[in-house]
Amino acid sequence: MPTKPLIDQTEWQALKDHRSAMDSVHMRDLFDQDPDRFQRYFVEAAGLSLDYSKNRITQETLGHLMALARARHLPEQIEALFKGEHVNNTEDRPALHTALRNLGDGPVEVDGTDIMPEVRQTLKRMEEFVWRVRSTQWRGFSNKPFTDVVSIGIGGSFLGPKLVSAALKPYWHGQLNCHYVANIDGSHITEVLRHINPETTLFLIQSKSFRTQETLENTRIAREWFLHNGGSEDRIAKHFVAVTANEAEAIDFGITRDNIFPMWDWVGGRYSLWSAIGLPTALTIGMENFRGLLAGAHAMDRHFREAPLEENMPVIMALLGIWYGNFWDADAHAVLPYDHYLRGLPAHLMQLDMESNGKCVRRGGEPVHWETGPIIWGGAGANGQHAYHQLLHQGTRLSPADFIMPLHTHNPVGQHHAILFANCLSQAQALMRGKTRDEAHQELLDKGHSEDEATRLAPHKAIPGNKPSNTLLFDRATPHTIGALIALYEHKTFTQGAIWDVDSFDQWGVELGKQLGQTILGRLNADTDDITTDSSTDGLIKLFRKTHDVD
Ligand SMILES: O=P(O)(O)OC[C@H]1O[C@](O)(CO)[C@@H](O)[C@@H]1O
Repeated sequence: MPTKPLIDQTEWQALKDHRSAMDSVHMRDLFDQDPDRFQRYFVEAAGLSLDYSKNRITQETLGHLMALARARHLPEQIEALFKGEHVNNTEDRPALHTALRNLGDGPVEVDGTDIMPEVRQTLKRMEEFVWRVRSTQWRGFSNKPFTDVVSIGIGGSFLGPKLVSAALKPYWHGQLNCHYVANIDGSHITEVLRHINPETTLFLIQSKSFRTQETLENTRIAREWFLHNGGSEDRIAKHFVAVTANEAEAIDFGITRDNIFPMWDWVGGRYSLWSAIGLPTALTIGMENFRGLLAGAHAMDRHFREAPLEENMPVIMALLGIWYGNFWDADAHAVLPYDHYLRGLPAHLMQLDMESNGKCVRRGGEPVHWETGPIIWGGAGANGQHAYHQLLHQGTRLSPADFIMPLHTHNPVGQHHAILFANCLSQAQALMRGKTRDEAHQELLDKGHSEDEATRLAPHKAIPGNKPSNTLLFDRATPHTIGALIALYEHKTFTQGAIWDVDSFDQWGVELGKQLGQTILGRLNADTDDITTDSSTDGLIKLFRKTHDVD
């Protein structure tokens, strides 16, 4: 495993030198010189196709990047991940989300114990539960079938299931609506409760730790609402189910033991949609489709573990990210799904990538002296074209982008899909080619502008181009392809963390805010100034207290 600081690797220096040589190379010329560029930089895996030809790369670039990956022992690190080694070293545990979708018969061991029997048994329990709810065997207290599922959870206990549920909307069971409540903003839960009926609503409390303030407070409100609207303590068991690794606290909270699905400490929150945390998804799309999702992810797992680095989709995407982030000063990476149902993908990847690799110390505790995870951002195309794509085309900051699109839509309406596809391709093409000042000048003259006008406007209309992007395609958004797509990004994130030598599976940075929040909450509610913080926080606390008559 890497011990040397990354920047001391000779492969790093070689990449720096190569970067300087690439400074004057424009992708436009690379395409003009090589008619086979598309085939040369194209890879398929698990039902996904990646065109990465629109990147500032040559065969030499890839050679250097692959050499860096090998120097960082990437193949060995991939094996360590799948074998259940303690890759999450600050929490001293494995990160075995891959076991949750391991559809093979083989064992997966955590410290000598095969975890697969428990994984399979939980899947079976989920199967039975989903079947009972969907077939209306399990009903609400007044014997009416459920119409609504409310999932209460935040972070990984929210974003992943929400993304998958939305991505697979065409597979939803007609009678069951799914709502997600995450935020500790009373408006969120109020809005959801306003539209549902307690007699026909099933609450899923999703929290690995069962200690997350937002989730517990929202659950309290849901419980009170249920009790005040026809429910009673002995009816709670019919309406409240939990998924957690902390059974004891869930029971203390009032959830019946039989209604608790397990989680394990070897599953990270942002990698948990494949576990029982996926129950809201499974309830809406059915267990067969949920298994399809797992199968897609498993296919990507096998590819990641088995394919040579040069043909390995997550590895290629990860190395391209390193190329731009560490050698071209790109601070950001855009995720642009051209699919309405996938509009939640950027939000999920923000957590996945930024919570995993937003780190400034190495696994051994030394500071990193190189950039780590980028800012992930994005949104659905083509909407973004009329909003933030301007910055991608002409801004001074570099943000490589992933264009993601199915070849077929679930909703063939008029010419929509072809138009959407054309938009997707044209954006990537425009980013790559750009428009020279001469071209812009000529275009203006052709449109009848005077020479003076053309000279004045051409600099504004010129577009530099040479802006990198990947295009990821798949036939249709099915459980299988969505599973593969999410697993692809998980492995991309892992690969980058492995090369940067950071622990991609902890998240200590989020703890300080939580700790301080408790102190501040105490001061907001009570006229006590015994703990002072800083003049800004103190001043803001006083403002709140004044407007709430606390003083
Ligand atoms: O599932 P839990 O334990 O409620 O945690 C929710 C989220 O909170 C975090 O710990 C960050 O605060 C995430 O990593 C996690 O996904």
